[in-house]
Amino acid sequence: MSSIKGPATNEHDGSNLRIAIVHARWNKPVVDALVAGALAKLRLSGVEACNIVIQSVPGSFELPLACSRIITGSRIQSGGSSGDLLGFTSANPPSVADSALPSAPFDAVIAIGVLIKGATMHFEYISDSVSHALMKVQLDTGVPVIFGVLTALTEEQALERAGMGGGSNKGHNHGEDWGLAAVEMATHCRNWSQGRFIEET
Ligand SMILES: Nc1c(NC[C@H](O)[C@H](O)[C@H](O)CO)[nH]c(=O)[nH]c1=O
Ligand SMILES: CC(=O)[C@@H](O)COP(=O)(O)O
Repeated sequence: MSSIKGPATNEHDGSNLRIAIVHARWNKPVVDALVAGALAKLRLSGVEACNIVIQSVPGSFELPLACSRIITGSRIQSGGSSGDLLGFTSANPPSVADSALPSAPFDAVIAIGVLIKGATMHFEYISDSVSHALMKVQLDTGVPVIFGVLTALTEEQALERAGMGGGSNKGHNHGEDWGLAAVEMATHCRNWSQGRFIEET
């Protein structure tokens, strides 16, 4: 009997969305595969390359702060209501090259990291704190933060969840699911914020 496990993703149009991918660099070969999977699905969903921003941090523990600051920064740089948060105003915009200024706030952020259990409790503490913190960032900001942190007990578990498994079981690249989830949740939140509740087929 085939497994019932897995996301039942819906098609959504990402052509007018701005998405950020924030990834850790620990266990980078697996992270790189997950980022590639998310990117592929974002582009297949119609998100334009110029509307995808990728930023990296040392490890998964840094993801929550990075996501929070990137969401806030995109709001300030696009002239959002919080423009005065860092002293920037329309008359006094941040002195950053135009190419680095997002034209609109991010509609969703995908936080990607790979935690692999070691010999100490470090894994448990990071996994627990990061998952709770990423949830808090999305609830505090109202911007969907897709949980793309693998919490693997072995390297093989991590590899399989990036579609890099050995032998006959290559596994499935979870980054693809996260890309689709980002487009769906960004679309939902935009519609819901405008009081639009579109019937799903
Ligand atoms: N062991 C892993 C880490 N550890 C590093 C922490 O995330 C953090 O960067 C450090 O403690 C400094 O604050 N990070 C991962 O992403 N994956 C691991 O397996
Ligand atoms: C997730 C971790 O921090 C872990 O890989 C570190 O390994 P160890 O617990 O052996 O220090």
